[in-house]
Amino acid sequence: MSKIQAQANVPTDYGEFKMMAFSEDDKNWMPHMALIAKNTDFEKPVNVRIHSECITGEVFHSQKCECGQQLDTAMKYMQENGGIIIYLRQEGRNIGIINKLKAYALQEKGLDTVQANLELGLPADDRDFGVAIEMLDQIGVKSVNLMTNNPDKIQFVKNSKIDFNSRIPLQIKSNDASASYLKTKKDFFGHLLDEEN
Ligand SMILES: Nc1nc2c(ncn2[C@@H]2O[C@H](COP(=O)(O)OP(=O)(O)OP(=O)(O)O)[C@@H](O)[C@H]2O)c(=O)[nH]1
Ligand SMILES: [Zn+2]
Repeated sequence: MSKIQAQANVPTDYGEFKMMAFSEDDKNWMPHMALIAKNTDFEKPVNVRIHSECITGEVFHSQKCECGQQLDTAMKYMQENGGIIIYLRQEGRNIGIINKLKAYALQEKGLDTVQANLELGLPADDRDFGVAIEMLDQIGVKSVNLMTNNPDKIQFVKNSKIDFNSRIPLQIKSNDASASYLKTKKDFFGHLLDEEN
């Protein structure tokens, strides 16, 4: 069971968040994180972004995906409207950075993001969002407005003890490098993305 191991208020470019580290014990160097904006109202459905780690996109500004821009947009939104970011250490849809780079190498040869994972003998998506539900429950969230385009995430919340109130879209414009990745998300995973992307 993941529990709050430590918390502190941290000022960011977007405003201050209470940052919490969740883990089974305090020895874990990569705990899941919760970022809570100060103006979050727990009496109403809470705006929540459940975000999976992407070091290439968020730290190194890779153009192959829109994860970095999604995280920045979510942080700004939560500061403006109140809300929480649940940051999960699920790099590469939970196959890890080594496998993700192997998958990228296969993508250079023409495979799409799903084919590349399958070629490596890995599932297209190996994530389980149960820990996000545990974290929200411990923070005291009862009902959410979920910021996502991913129907699986919505279904996961709907099947959990947390009430799903509404979806907040999180669409970033594609570029030349990310267009095929976004097309696969839409065609294979059924992501709720507008036509022009
Ligand atoms: N295996 C693999 N993972 C990727 C690839 N590109 C991005 N990711 C990972 O995908 C995760 C983000 O998930 P996405 O499927 O892009 O989006 P989502 O979280 O399901 O949906 P949204 O809530 O709408 O953003 C991050 O962990 C990224 O590291 C790729 O080509 N292969
Ligand atoms: Zn990414």
